Amino acid sequence: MARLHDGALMERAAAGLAAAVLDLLGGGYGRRVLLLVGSGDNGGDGLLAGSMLARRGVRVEALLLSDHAHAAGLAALRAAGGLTVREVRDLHPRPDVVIDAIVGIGGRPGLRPAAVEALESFAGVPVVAVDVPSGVDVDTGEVDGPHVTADLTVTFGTHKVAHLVDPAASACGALHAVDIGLDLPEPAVEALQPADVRRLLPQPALHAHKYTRGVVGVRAGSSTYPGAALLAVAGANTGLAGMVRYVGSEAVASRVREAHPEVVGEGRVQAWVVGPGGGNDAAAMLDAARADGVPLVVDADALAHVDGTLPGCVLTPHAGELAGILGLAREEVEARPLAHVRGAADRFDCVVLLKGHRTLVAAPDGLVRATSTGTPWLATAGAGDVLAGLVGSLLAAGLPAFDAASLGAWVHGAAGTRASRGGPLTATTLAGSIPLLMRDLLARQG
Ligand SMILES: NC(=O)C1=CN([C@@H]2O[C@H](COP(=O)(O)OP(=O)(O)OC[C@H]3O[C@@H](n4cnc5c(N)ncnc54)[C@H](OP(=O)(O)O)[C@@H]3O)[C@@H](O)[C@H]2O)[C@@H](O)CC1
Ligand SMILES: [K+]
Repeated sequence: MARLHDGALMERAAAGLAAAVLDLLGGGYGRRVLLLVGSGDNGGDGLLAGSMLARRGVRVEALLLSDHAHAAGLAALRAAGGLTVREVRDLHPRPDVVIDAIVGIGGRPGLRPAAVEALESFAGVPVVAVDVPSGVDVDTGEVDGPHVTADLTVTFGTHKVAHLVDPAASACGALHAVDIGLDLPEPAVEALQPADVRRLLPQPALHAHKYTRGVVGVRAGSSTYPGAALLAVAGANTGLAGMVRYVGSEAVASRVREAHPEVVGEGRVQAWVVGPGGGNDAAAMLDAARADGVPLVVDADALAHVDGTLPGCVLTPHAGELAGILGLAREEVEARPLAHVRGAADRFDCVVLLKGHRTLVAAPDGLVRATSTGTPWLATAGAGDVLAGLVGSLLAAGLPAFDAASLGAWVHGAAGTRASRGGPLTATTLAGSIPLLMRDLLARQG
């Protein structure tokens, strides 16, 4: 920022915002835009973008929600022919889009009554949030009180925590980031991108054999839930590790062999997947796997039996399971997922993967990766078993627990989206699409 004169960053931000609004409107001339303007630089961005839109023939009105407004932005908007008013009743009743420039990264959670009233008056009109939907807690993704729910959020420089972490992330709508040329510090929350995934994905060395690529073991399923064994094995058996072993009752093991003839029985492994469909056997499965001293993926029924610390391992709870482990209500975990996933990673000294609409993966040192892939269609029986198997295969292939869990979550989400194509999918089709997804990804290498 030191290299840029005052206002250069805001100029870039406003230009990116105006371009995104024109794109959304499909043009400028004759369109109507309403700006909701707060007292800080977020309002300044809105006013300046409004002046750029007004010069493209857009009819721009600004509702000033505070006694103060960004002076240069105000002057620019007025010079370009935009109107400023202080009362909702003085506004045109049917704008084509509402721009939320109430507060940005300097705001406190919640909205003041005048902002709530204005938003209610224009309910149903598409909303573009400037930087973040006003009212959410930018640094935690939590919400406390009323907030804007946007159709599009245009952010500047980098994504903020609220863009990646629920519940705030779900209020952002589509996300568009404008590069304004900031030098950024290392983030505390990051989201893997396809190039990161290609870099991290374990690939066989020239002279690899199945043992050097890693062997993953699965202890899952029971007479009540044999399918969980089949699906956890399907997730482990996507070719990312060299071999898969299954250990369980003969009745389940024979069904696993029938479905997956490559899978073998007990022997040495580099990682265990424990718990899916384990029922009453889950505690014994966890003890047996722990005795080997290799990294574990602890899922489903085995999660209730975790005690002490598990360095190098991955826990894969959903919100209800994490609540159970931490002695909280599910709603508490859903309201503050970032805080609780970090807390659990610290408490158990291991990686915790909290499954949800935006899966979060936390390391004991506090670093978090948010998963930006996936589709709501992934909320289907057995999808979690596939994920546990997939993460186990990445652990066995030698990835550190944080990379294995975050890469697994990314691949799982992307494979789900690929298999779904906007429609329903089953866990079996999800598992089948994982190798195809990785082939597409690796084909784009270079
Ligand atoms: N940093 C950068 O590099 C760049 C930053 N840029 C932009 O600047 C934005 C940050 O601007 P900022 O720091 O001026 O704070 P901002 O969010 O506009 O408002 C803070 C003021 O609002 C008030 N207020 C607080 N809570 C409230 C509430 N709930 N409801 C209502 N009002 C509330 C409170 O003032 P009060 O009314 O209490 O006097 C407070 O002082 C950033 O998000 C981005 O858009 C870009 O131009 C590009 C470069
Ligand atoms: K905003």
